[in-house]
Amino acid sequence: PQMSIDVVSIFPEYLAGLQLSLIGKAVDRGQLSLNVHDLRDFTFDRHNTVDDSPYGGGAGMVMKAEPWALALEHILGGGSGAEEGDSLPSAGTDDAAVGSKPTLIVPSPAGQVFDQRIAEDLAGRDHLVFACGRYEGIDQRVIDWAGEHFELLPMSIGDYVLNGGEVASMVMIEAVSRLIPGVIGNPESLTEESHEDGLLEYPIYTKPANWRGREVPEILLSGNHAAIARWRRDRRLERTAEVRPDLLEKLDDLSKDDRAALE
Ligand SMILES: N#Cc1c(-c2ccc3ccn(Cc4ccncc4)c3c2)n[nH]c1N
Repeated sequence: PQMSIDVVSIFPEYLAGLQLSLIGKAVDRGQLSLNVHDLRDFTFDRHNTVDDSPYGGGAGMVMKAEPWALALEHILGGGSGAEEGDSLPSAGTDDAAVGSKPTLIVPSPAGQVFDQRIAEDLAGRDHLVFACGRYEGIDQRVIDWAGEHFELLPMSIGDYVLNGGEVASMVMIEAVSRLIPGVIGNPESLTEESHEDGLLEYPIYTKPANWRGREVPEILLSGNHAAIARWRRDRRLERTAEVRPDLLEKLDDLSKDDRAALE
C-alpha cells in the first residue's frame, strides 16, 4: 500500500467509522492499510489495567507506560500487518529497512495545531501511527521513549478540549488519506477547495435553476468561463475577508482584480 496507518486506542471500535466511505474503498483497493489495535491487548493483569493515579497528586488518572511500549513495539516489529500483508516485501519500502522511522502522532491538547500544510506533509509518508490517549494523558516517559523509535509529532486539532485522542485521530486520518492520489474520487475537487490555496471556497449550486423562488447567479448559466472564474475568485476573496480575515493577511500574491474585489 502507498501508506499504512496504525491506531492504538482503548476504544478501537471508535475508529470503525473510518472503514466506511472513501477510506474504506481505498483500503479495499489496497492503497491504504489501516490497522486498529486495542491497548488492552497489551496488558496482562486480571483487570487489563491501563491507568493509575498521577505521581505528585492531582485529579484524574494517567495511562501507564508499559502497555503503550508493548503496543508500539508490536507495530514497529511489523505487527501492523503492513509488511505481513504485502504480497512481495519489495526492498526499500519497509520503513525499518531504509532507516526512515515511522511517524508517531500523539493527539494532545498541548500539541502543534494540525492544519492543511501538515496534512499534505503527512500524506507523503509511508507509515503513520496514532496513539490515542484517554484520562489525563499518557505517562511522559512513553513519549520520551517513543522519540528514539519514531518521528514524534504531538498534535492538537484545535483550541478546544476533548476527552481523548480518538476523534482527533479520525480527523487527521481523514484529512491526510483524502490527499493520497486515487483515494478521493475526483482529484480536480482537491484543487479549488478551502485552505488549499489559502482562500475559502466559493458558493456552489446545482439544479434546479430556480428553487423555491431563489435563482442561481446568472453568470453561472452564461457559459462565459473566464467571467465565471473571475466571479468565483471574487466570491472566495469576499468570503475569506468576511469569515477568516486572518487567512487573507497571509496572502501576498493578490492581483489588482483581487484587490478590487475586496474594496
Ligand atoms: N488532539 C487533540 C485534542 C485533545 C486531546 C487529545 C488527546 C487526549 C488524551 C486525553 N485527553 C483528555 C484531556 C487531557 C488533558 N487535558 C484536557 C483533556 C485528550 C485530549 N483535546 N483537545 C484537542 N484538540
